[in-house]
Amino acid sequence: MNILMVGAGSMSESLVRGWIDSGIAPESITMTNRADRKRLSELANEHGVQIIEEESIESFDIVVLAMQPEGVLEYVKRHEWTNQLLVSVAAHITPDEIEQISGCGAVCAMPNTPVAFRTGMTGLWFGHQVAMEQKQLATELFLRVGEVVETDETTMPFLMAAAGCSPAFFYEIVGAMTPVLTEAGFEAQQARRIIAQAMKGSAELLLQDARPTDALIDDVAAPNGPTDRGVQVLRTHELKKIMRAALSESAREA
Ligand SMILES: NC(=O)C1=CN([C@@H]2O[C@H](COP(=O)(O)OP(=O)(O)OC[C@H]3O[C@@H](n4cnc5c(N)ncnc54)[C@H](O)[C@@H]3O)[C@@H](O)[C@H]2O)C=CC1
Ligand SMILES: O=C(O)[C@@H]1CCC=N1
Repeated sequence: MNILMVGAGSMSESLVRGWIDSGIAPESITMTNRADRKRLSELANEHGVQIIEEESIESFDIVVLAMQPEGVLEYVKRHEWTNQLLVSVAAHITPDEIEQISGCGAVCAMPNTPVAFRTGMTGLWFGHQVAMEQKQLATELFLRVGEVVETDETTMPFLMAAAGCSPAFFYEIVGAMTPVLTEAGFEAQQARRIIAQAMKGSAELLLQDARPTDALIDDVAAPNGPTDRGVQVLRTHELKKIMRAALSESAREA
């Protein structure tokens, strides 16, 4: 299976890192990038992947379109497609648009950067021309680097907001919490570790324990205790409203 990654930005590198860690041979992955050849060479040195300047599409089984969304359809138009599986990771592109131009099966995937550590969450939206074995192939590819959920036109934007974009929301929260710890005397890296480990543990609990989040909060918060008082601050500042607005804004096609 030969994979071409078009675009060598952060999403592309995260996928490559995760796929290689999952056992995919680096030699079967080729990367190309429109700008920044130096970055491409660094990726070849770091991961052992192939790099090229001008690609011949017919040598690849899977072509991952990992450039910014505005370049995707133009790239598909510029090339001759035979029987490749096209996988776009771009926001707000539909499989039908790609299939109409290429005549090949297309999958719109929405991964997130944690795929680099095989803890990703990827939404897959299959086009009408995707054959059963291609569905299986795409699903297996993304299962190598985390969990997969099937999406469609309606759910994809919200999957994107909640899984593709949300790592940035979590980093924003960590960024807001860290100074409180450093002001108390922790080193910045130690503060970050404390918060990240608490987040990781809470995520594990959420995955293992199906009770509603209010019940999980009750496990932590004694009435009028420190947690309860902290949660009240979040509620007074209407965190739920803020999170709803952030997710809706990310899901919206600008
Ligand atoms: N960064 C993230 O967490 C996620 C990104 N995505 C999607 O992944 C895509 C890439 O995002 P990033 O990696 O963050 O962007 P990026 O800006 O870091 O990387 C995009 C790369 O594609 C290259 N490029 C653009 N047009 C090209 C072309 N025609 N041929 C070859 N290379 C080309 C650019 O030079 C750049 O290096 C976007 O469409 C985005 O919507 C999806 C999920 C999560
Ligand atoms: O914000 C972006 O452009 C991409 C789409 C999903 C996550 N990052």
